[in-house]
Amino acid sequence: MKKIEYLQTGQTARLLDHKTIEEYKIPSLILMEHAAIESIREIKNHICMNQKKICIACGPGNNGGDGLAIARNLIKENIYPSLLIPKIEKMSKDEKIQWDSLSCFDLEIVTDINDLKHFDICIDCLFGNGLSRDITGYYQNVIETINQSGSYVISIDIPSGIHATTGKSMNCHIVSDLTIALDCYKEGLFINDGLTASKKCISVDIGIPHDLHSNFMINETLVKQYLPPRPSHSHKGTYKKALMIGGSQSMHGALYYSAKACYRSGIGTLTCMIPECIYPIFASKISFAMNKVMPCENGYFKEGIVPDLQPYSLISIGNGMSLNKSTIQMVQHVLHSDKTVILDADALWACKDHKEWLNRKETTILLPHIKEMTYLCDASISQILSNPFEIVKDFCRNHPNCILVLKSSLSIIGYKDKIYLLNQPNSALAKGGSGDILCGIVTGLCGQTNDYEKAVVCATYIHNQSVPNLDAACCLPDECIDTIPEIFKKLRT
Ligand SMILES: NC(=O)C1=CN([C@@H]2O[C@H](COP(=O)(O)OP(=O)(O)OC[C@H]3O[C@@H](n4cnc5c(N)ncnc54)[C@H](OP(=O)(O)O)[C@@H]3O)[C@@H](O)[C@H]2O)[C@@H](O)CC1
Ligand SMILES: Nc1ncnc2c1ncn2[C@@H]1O[C@H](COP(=O)(O)OP(=O)(O)O)[C@@H](O)[C@H]1O
Ligand SMILES: [K+]
Repeated sequence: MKKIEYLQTGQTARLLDHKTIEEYKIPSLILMEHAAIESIREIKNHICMNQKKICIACGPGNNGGDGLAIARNLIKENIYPSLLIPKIEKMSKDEKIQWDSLSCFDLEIVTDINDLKHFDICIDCLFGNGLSRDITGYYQNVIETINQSGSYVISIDIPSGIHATTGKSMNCHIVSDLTIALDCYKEGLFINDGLTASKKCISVDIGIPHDLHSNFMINETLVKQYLPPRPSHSHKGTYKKALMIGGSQSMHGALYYSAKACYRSGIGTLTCMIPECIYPIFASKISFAMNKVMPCENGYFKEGIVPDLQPYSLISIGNGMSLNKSTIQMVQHVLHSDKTVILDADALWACKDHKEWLNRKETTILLPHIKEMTYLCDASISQILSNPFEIVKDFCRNHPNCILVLKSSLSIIGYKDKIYLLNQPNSALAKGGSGDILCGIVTGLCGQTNDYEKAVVCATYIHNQSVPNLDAACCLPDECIDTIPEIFKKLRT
């Protein structure tokens, strides 16, 4: 089973390294040794090293030190890599120690950069988290030669040249087949140039105490820990009464998907508040939910409606509502209540000029895609795409009772000062209706726990996994919803 995996910026990863060394008194050479041993274990899981010509390209810092520690540990297995090394006087303190520990072994040193073209495997230990400026000259030449070599390239910690926090290429960068992130994934691996710099990323444990981490990658292991239990001795009241507000003449499907996914995900009772004009079609498709039919005008909720929210403990609003004045009024009414609120789709647009409505005591869960995120912050789509982690953190700092899910092929969840990342791109979900399903699963899970942070994490994962075994182009939203039970079952075993 996969382990719990962590996420940090370059800066916070550095802080954790320092804390481990200074406060926990774990020497950096021990961390480096773990890094080397665990990296070798993972390399072996991906490629056979026997009989292969291997080069370890080392830079002038501790990333280079990792490379030399890998070399020493490979020798134990009768594998003798060649080394590209910096000038000895340029080596960091720990790298120099690693270099000295190789002094009794006769490894080939690569002196002509052109020779880098002749290896089967290249282990990239040029730069890690300490990359501080654009790479030019000698190291640019090294990077370009490795990229053109056709070798299987493994980057230790991060592809050299990618900035660990911003993901931006510092003039040039290694393109690798596999990246082995040490201790935690760095945010830069998932944004800007970092997103395409490596075909595959994994992380290894190097001995940093786990309790120093509070930002997580969302994977099955984490979700198994977070999934709320469903005790046998329970009744529908145990799992809350939800109200879903949405629908309009031209978009009745959105609320249907949301309601069906909600019921599939364990809500106690569900009421759907819909405009009268869609009642016949809505009621013919859904029999498990109660309907609260409201007056409509021009295919939308009539303006000025003030529904009674008192009976419900959870309210989701927005799916298929359309962009109009009655949506804004309804969202205002809901956000002024003392209920837990889930805002999706058109309800996010309704907050565009009223962000103060989000300063509530109760929890508000927001599910924007990138365009909808522009309604919630002062950034353009391209600014959000190039800096999504900071945008989410900033929003959550300013809205401490909000849980934000920034949805895309990668989804980022923020709550207070915590971040989660779901990195499981799946184009089966790149279709209208997918977001409505997420809203339903979030509402269903919030019915089963008061720990909404955990509920949202579980829902985001379950949604991502709920795709039928069909070509990604061909999945219908209904078919996705019908796989939700299998995912729950897998998570409970
Ligand atoms: N003890 C720990 O914390 C552990 C750390 N670990 C490992 O260490 C890595 C971080 O190590 P690090 O901090 O030494 O930085 P690293 O990335 O090797 O490079 C810094 C060197 O590069 C130089 N340099 C920078 N930019 C440059 C450029 N554009 N062109 C040319 N030179 C440039 C820079 O020079 P300076 O800026 O000082 O002039 C400095 O000499 C981390 O990613 C992980 O792999 C693990 O072993 C676990 C324990
Ligand atoms: N390529 C993809 N990989 C993973 N998840 C995706 C992908 N494309 C879309 N999704 C997910 O599907 C959902 C789409 O939501 P949204 O754009 O609001 O859809 P809609 O409003 O049409 O229902 C989000 O949860 C998003 O994360
Ligand atoms: K590297």
